[in-house]
Amino acid sequence: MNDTTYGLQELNAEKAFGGMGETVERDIPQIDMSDYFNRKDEIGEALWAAATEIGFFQLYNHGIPQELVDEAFWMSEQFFQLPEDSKKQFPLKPGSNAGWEFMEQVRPSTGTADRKESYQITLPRMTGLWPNGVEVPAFKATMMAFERHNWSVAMRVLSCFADRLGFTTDFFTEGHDSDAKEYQSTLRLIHYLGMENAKPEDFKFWRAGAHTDFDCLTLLHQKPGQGGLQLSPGKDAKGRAIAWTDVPPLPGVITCNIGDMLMRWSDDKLQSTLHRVRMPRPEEYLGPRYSMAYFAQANMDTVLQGPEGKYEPMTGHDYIQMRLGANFAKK
Ligand SMILES: O=C(O)CCC(=O)C(=O)O
Ligand SMILES: [Fe+2]
Repeated sequence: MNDTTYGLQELNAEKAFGGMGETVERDIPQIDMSDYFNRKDEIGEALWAAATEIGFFQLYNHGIPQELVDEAFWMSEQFFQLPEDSKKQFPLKPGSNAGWEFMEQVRPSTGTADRKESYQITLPRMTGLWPNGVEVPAFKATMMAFERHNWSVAMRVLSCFADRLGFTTDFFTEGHDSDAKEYQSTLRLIHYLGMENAKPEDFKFWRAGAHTDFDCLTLLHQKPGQGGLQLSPGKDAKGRAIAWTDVPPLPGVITCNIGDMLMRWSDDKLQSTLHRVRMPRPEEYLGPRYSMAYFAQANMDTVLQGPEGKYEPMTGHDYIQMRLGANFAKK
């Protein structure tokens, strides 16, 4: 299968998932990451089962201090509360995954803009894009520390997958080398707009339309009380999502999912899973929702090639550009 065909199939499939659908309860595996080096086999087994079956799991005892997560959330809120004129100084540059955007991401599944704004940090591309210490004190230092912690957790998870795929233990760490200028993993701070004063028709839209992620692995930090994330692990014969399951925003856990890049890189052994963020119902909390997602994306010059060679080799750069082009197409 050539690369163009692969991309189109994925994108066409994404367009089929716009409707509300049914809801069903499913268990999301919870995995204890403590004592990682001594327990790596056991952890790897649990991760592999979760990643090949449902494609979603929640990590606890993951080693990121709760204080740092709380500080990053607090600073994210301070950033989004800046006046629009301040945030405009840091515009998202097309194709870069760096900078601030307001309702620019249009999901192929819905054809409408997600009701959100985001600020994305891709470290080698941040020149001129950091708010200074007057706008949000200590923002850069906190986000850089938080980014590194997320990278490190992601590499531990990916190393377990490398062991089982027959790669060397550090295979994915080398492919996501965070010191290289080709590094393109992204920390995305997200603010979904509060719905307290919204018009009834605004509730027809999605906070985030149904999608699979483009990356290898997503580490999502949610705030208790700010739910709405749902996943759907399968598709019916017509390509529609089978049923949706709420992913609870538990305190202290990192919610992880496999993205399409790793699905391809693993010759489809690891499962990328469709998910979305729905609007609150009238009786639920209607205030703003904040989340932070770290997307581990292979460096631009890393060649994605599965152990069995199911797909043509493709660089990390080409893969991400193909997917960004379909989501931010208006620029
Ligand atoms: O905010 C969330 O809970 C999920 C965000 C998400 O799926 C994404 O940005 O890819
Ligand atoms: Fe996502």
